[in-house]
Amino acid sequence: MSQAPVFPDGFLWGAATAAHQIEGSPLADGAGPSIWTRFAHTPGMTLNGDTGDVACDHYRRWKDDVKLMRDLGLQAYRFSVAWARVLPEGTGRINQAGLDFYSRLVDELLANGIEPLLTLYHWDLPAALDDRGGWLNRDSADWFAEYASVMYKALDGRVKKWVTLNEPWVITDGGYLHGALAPGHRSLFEAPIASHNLMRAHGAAVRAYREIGAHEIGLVVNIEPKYAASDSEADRVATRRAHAYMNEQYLHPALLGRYPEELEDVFGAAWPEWPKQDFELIRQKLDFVGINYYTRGVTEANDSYPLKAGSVRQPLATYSETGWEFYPKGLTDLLVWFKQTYGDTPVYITENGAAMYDPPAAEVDADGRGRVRDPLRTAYLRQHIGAIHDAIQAGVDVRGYMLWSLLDNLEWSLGYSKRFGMVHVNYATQQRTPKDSAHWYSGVIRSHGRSL
Ligand SMILES: OC[C@H]1NNC[C@@H](O)[C@@H]1O
Ligand SMILES: [Ca+2]
Repeated sequence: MSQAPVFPDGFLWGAATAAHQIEGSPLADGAGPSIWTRFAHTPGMTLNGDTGDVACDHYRRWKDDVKLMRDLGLQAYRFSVAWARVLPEGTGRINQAGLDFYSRLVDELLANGIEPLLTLYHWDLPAALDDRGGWLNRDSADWFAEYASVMYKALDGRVKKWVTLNEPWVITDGGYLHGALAPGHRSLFEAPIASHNLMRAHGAAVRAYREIGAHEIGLVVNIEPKYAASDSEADRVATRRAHAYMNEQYLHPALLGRYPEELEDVFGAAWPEWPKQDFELIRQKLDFVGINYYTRGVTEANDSYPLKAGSVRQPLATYSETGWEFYPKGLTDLLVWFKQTYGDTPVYITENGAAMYDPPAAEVDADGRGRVRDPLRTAYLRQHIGAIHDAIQAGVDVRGYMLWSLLDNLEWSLGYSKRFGMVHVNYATQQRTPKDSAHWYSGVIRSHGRSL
């Protein structure tokens, strides 16, 4: 870009993690098991049988990790609460030790001038609730509102930015349709029911917040722009279907109070008729929407199940270790689409980053400092933050950027094989080593984006 980019005053620079991916000690101090504790301990469900039993040991190293965030100059930190630490059976009895862990973490963040952004649900449903049907049970909206209310009463005021759900699309596409993620179901009939109950739970939690809380609450979605692979009718229709399935399936009910028409084509006989009053619950005024952006999808018609659409590999593009095309312009296009479709709801980029061929371990450089050279990640981050600036110049109200992730961590079914962190974690020693990209990002924060 020609001259140094100027980001809006108050634009918030941070990083993101999630409880099950970094904490370890999943059953410590009275915590109950989650569906991920069970899923990862089920043979064959995760790469190398990796589990969250230790992860980054953040449950014990949290104070040093906050110091690391301060040293990096982070202004904000997005994390999630493990529901089953606070309510071991999912509802009813509160485990004070679990609540205290998050209360202490929030106080430490505030003491270090770091704003907490708290995600209530980042995929780790208490196993006890899965035994009662989990997200397939319409009561899940009440369970979630009860848990959310416990958290609001304990932390609101110290926490001023709340997120209900992280990525409902992944929860249902992974957990209920294809079975790659907990709870590992494979059902075309269950997926829309789980989706719908997740969105009812989102609405119930926002409604509860308006009774108890005094600050801001939003929803986080992972969305990716879909571009037709050709201008054939088949590819254009397939692209529309893929766009509705991933990008509109959750934002439409949350912000417009209805589903996109294409979902009936995707699910066919498995698409239920929804009670009208459900949409009054689901559609709640939001203070912001969090967008998690990684890549785009150049889309063609194919015979994939059930979408009959799929991504076409781009011959000259760069791909990350998770097979995602490096396409920063997609973020600008997506943000402009969001504003055009949903209006001026403020947006945070609540996740962006890449697993990008880091060296396996930190080397020690000339002055004995640990060093991890990750130029591809720095290139990815620089271009995506630049793409956000382009969207801001196009009039989109983007309020902040949470880099995924602070630490290398448990990439769900891919185990520890994919490193998204700006800080390297040696899992044998738990040694943290800021990568070159972390030092670069610190400079971006210090210059409020001008050094991009
Ligand atoms: O795949 C990278 C990230 N994507 N969004 C949800 C996070 O939990 C993932 O680690
Ligand atoms: Ca219809």
